[in-house]
Parts: sequence; C-alpha cells; structure tokens
Amino acid sequence: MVNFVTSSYKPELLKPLVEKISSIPEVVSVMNNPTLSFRQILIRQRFCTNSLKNVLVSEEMDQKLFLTFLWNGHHWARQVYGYEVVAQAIADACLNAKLNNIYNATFVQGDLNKIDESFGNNFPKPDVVISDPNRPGMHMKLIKFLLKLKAPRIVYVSCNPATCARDLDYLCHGVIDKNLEGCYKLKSLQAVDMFPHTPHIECVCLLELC
Ligand SMILES: C[S@@+](CC[C@H](N)C(=O)[O-])C[C@H]1O[C@@H](n2cnc3c(N)ncnc32)[C@H](O)[C@@H]1O
Repeated sequence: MVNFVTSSYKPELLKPLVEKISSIPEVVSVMNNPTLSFRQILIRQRFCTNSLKNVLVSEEMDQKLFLTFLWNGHHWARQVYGYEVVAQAIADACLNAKLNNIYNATFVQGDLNKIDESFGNNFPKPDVVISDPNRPGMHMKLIKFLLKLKAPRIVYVSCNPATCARDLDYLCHGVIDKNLEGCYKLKSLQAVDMFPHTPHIECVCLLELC
C-alpha cells in the first residue's frame, strides 16, 4: 500500500504519479490521505496519517479537549491541552500550531506513566479526553487520573485491541485490587482496518461518564 499524505485534496496532481506507481506489481493499493491543515513532517519524528481521527474530533466543536498522546484537535476545540513524551513531537506541534495560526492549544512534554496526584491541577476540567496510547495501552497512573477526573467523554483510540479491552474494562468496571471504581459506559466501538492485509487493526471507542 502506498499512502500519499498531502496538505490538500488535488487528485489530478497525483494522477501521473499514481499511474506510474500502479504498474509496480507489489503495489496493491494507493491511498491519498489529505491532512486538514499543513503539518510539518520531520523524518526523525513518526508521523501519524490517521485523518479519521480528525473527522472524529470535528464533532467536539467549542469544547475543552484534553489530549493524551498528542492529537490534532486544535481546529475544532475552544481550548486544547496536549501531552506527549517525545520532546521533538512537542516542538513539531508548537511549530505546526504557529504555521496554522492556532492559538488555543497548549502542548506539554511529559511522561504520562510518571504523573503524580497533582497532575491536572493546572488545566481546567476537559469536556472530552482523547487518548491514543501506543501498544502497551494506558499506565495504571493514567487510568487512576482519568477515573478521578471524570471528564464527560473519553475517546480512546488504540492500535492494540488487547490492551484497549483491558483499559476499557478498568475505566468501566474499575480495578478491584487498586480500590478504584469504574465510572464509564462504552457507548460505541468501531474497528478500522487501517492496514489491510496485515494482522493490525485500529479501534476507536467512545466512553461516556455514567
Ligand atoms: C499511537 S501514537 C499516537 C500518535 C498521535 N495520535 C498523533 O497523531 O501523532 C502514541 C504516542 O504516544 C506517545 N507516548 C508513548 N508513551 C508515552 C508516555 N508515557 N507519555 C506520553 N506520551 C507517550 C508516543 O510518543 C506516541 O507519539
């Protein structure tokens, strides 16, 4: 699969290239993934091409978003707080926000596996938390924080159904040995085959506070 990530949707410009590439026998599909805003792609930083997430965030108009594991929701939200462990990703996010005249987003570099009891004291309670953790899923400290925060909605995006199921169970039913009570209900779950012909699957889950 070849995926063209472009800053706008102009298929006619890609057509000659697509025709050339399509003649390569190993190429079984060609995708064009237009980003809704310009985003600088640095080779040293992993780039997430998931425009589906952008569509999903567009429903969160005029809300306060808390993004764990960095997202691109700043166009639609009133206020955005983004957390990410990789310093370069934060630098890119700040640069991209500037390039796109985005002034409602704060990006903070931090390790969500090392948060303490005071985490969250310096930002207002969010309407929506969007979390897209990597394959190990959420650390217990983050689960604990979310169960205390009680944001009305959590959108959990996952590329690992096993850790996703574990974390949804924690958020909905609690963690008995940690004395944590669950307070969410799973409202919807959509699996998305982002990587056809591989065993990988992306899941997007909506949780609402009970
Ligand atoms: C599945 S990717 C999400 C990508 C993101 N949605 C985007 O559009 O760029 C997971 C992200 O979580 C970050 N991450 C991993 N462990 C973390 C931690 N302990 N604290 C904060 N961020 C972490 C990774 O650096 C990576 O950017």
